[in-house]
Amino acid sequence: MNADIGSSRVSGTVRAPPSKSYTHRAILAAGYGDGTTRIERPLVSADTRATARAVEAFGGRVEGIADDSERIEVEGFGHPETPADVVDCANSGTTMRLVTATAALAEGLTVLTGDGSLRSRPHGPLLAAVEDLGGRAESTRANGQAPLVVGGPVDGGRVSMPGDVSSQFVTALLMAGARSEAGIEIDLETELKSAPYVEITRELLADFGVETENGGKGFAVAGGQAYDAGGEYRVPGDFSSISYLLAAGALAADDELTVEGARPSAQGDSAIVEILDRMGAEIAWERDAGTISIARSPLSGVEIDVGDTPDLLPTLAVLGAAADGETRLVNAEHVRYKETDRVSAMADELEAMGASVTEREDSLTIHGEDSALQGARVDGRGDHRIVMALAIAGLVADGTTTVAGAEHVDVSFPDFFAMLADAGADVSLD
Ligand SMILES: O=C(O)C1=C[C@@H](OP(=O)(O)O)[C@@H](O)[C@H](O)C1
Ligand SMILES: C=C(OP(=O)(O)O)C(=O)O
Repeated sequence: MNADIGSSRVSGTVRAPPSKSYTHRAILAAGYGDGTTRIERPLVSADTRATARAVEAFGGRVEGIADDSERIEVEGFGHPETPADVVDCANSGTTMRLVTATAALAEGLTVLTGDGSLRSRPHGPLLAAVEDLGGRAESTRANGQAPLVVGGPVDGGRVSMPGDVSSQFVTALLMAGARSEAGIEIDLETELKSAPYVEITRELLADFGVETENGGKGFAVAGGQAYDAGGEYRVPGDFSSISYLLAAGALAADDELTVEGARPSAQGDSAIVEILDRMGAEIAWERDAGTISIARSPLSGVEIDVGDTPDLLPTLAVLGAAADGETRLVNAEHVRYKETDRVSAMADELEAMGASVTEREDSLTIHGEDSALQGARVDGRGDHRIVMALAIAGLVADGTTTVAGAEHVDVSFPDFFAMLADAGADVSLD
């Protein structure tokens, strides 16, 4: 499906979709429990449906996961049973990583696969950790990529792994480690990238009564812990998704755009508020009310370290292309290991729209002063974040921008185009 976006303005109030990261974790944490947990305001999207499928494959039940669900109910599997079939993680890295560690607790073997994008992403350090803990974890092609074959049962122990490939490996081991006999200690050999995502995990686990430790150079979780959220868990709004809405406001608000559902949480991507402020946007965050208001503002280029916030890179690249001066996105190498290589994808697609960029292995610089965005046909690369970022660029490009692969927003923000259109943007899908 293509999205055609004309140069246009947005205004009014929009509501942030629920957090993908918290929803994945809540569904799986409820799965590790023994009773029933009601998850209020979950994100229902292609990725979170993949985690729900996995929980069912391990013997849990997920009820009411329809597109308009205000709540879903998860009956836990407690101890995972061996799935009766291959588990399809679709496009979701979070599902594949988190569920690999679940599979390591089961007696038999679990086969995990996904779409072409997911089957090209790295899982090697997590597979090595499961093997070090006494489990079995193999990539069928021996290249660290899915399909994966994983089995246990692992009782726990101590492992060492790099921190610069994916924080999801740490999340996976912490979540499963609580249900192992002896617990898991994780030593990190290199600096942890995407660190706030482990804090999201720790915050959610605490809400499910599971204790974890952050020892500075590593993490630990005691074994034999019970997952219990007291029957109910409420998902906060998603700051990665909010970044597109705020970017739309900063670049194209008629008067002002207000985003609701933006309460503080452990999400590193809430840094988008401070970054926009630093770029010169007129922005105000009422934390208690969970609302952010932003006015259309002239922006200046800044340097941003995306080590903690990889998912913001596509949004920030677009803001940089519309800003005055140079925007340097640094510490970005891990952003290449996502649904697509997002550093290279944003460099190429923004260039196709008339931006001037310099791509390096671990950085992307956008020369705003030499960039005049023009409508063009661009490729969303089958990646929800590239599609959404390019659509926002389309709001301020001269003429019409056609983004191919618009349907991929289904991964994290199914209502994205409807919400933009409701806010007044000139959007059509065909
Ligand atoms: O744990 C999570 O929910 C996520 C962690 C991050 O991945 P990495 O830790 O692989 O960088 C992030 O990019 C992804 O969108 C969601
Ligand atoms: C990288 C992402 O998710 P995942 O790793 O779950 O595929 C994302 O949502 O940008």
